[in-house]
Amino acid sequence: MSRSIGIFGGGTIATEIARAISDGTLSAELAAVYDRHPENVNRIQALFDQESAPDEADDPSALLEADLVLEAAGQTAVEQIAVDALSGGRDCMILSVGALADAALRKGVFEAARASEGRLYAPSGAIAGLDAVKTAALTGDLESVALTTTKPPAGLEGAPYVVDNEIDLADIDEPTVIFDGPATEAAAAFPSNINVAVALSLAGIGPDETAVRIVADPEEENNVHEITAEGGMGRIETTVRNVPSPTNPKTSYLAAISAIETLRGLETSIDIGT
Ligand SMILES: NC(=O)C1=CN([C@@H]2O[C@H](COP(=O)(O)OP(=O)(O)OC[C@H]3O[C@@H](n4cnc5c(N)ncnc54)[C@H](O)[C@@H]3O)[C@@H](O)[C@H]2O)C=CC1
Ligand SMILES: O=C([O-])CC(=O)C(=O)O
Repeated sequence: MSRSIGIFGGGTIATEIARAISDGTLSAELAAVYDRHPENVNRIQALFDQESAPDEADDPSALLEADLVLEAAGQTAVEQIAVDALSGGRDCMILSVGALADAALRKGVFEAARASEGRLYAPSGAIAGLDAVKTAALTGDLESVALTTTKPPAGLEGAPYVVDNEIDLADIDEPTVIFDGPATEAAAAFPSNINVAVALSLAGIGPDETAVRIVADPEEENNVHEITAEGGMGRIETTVRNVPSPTNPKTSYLAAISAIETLRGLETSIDIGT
């Protein structure tokens, strides 16, 4: 029997995952979707015929009946659902990985995963190189990990850091570093932009030790993530020039298909890559 999935969030990433289920790319049953805007759930339901359409969950707790609870909503949704899902023996996949920059929440979620049969999944999302960074970290001599993310200014609008510091993105006429600090601070300052930094940090040397720079570039059309990591194994450099999703320019299309590929990996009998 195929795995049942309950999704918290009915936006850009959830829609791509639902489409992959409805067209057979992903062998799974989409059991339920929860979103504070019912029209987003209805849009996802319309991708299916009546028999296989997911239920609209009235409450996040209704998702806990599925085999795997997938968060694709925002950092507060991770707080709302991850520990309950894992404690109940469900698998849990989170996209808003930035939530785990909070040490207390991270401890709670990791302990819930370790104490239960449920497994926690955080896909690579919009970056490349987590496999190599994770492998290098195993030797204990990974010395530095840094991420530079360059986005068009429109993709950074509304971030708490931009609002609090009254950064006028429309005024930026050349590539400008608007944030430089550890992944821990980046996750709170740009909760919808830099989840990748926390995923990178958890694979590598930790959120306080991972350096993040965010660049606003009016000439850039893509969401560009450049990773450098150095240690005893040598130097890792990766760059991904991501196409932004048409329905949410903050989110790269690769992030959605990374989640789909991670889900496909749970079913596969041939596993290529670390
Ligand atoms: N790990 C990664 O590489 C990446 C992670 N992300 C993160 O994944 C998450 C989902 O991204 P998208 O699908 O592009 O976002 P989106 O904005 O297109 O969709 C989010 C949906 O969740 C709903 N929602 C948000 N908070 C909610 C709450 N507390 N209760 C009920 N409904 C809620 C919204 O109404 C919306 O329909 C975001 O947190 C985003 O920052 C995005 C890109 C890359
Ligand atoms: O999709 C991206 O390019 C990265 C992103 O928004 C995030 O990590 O939150």
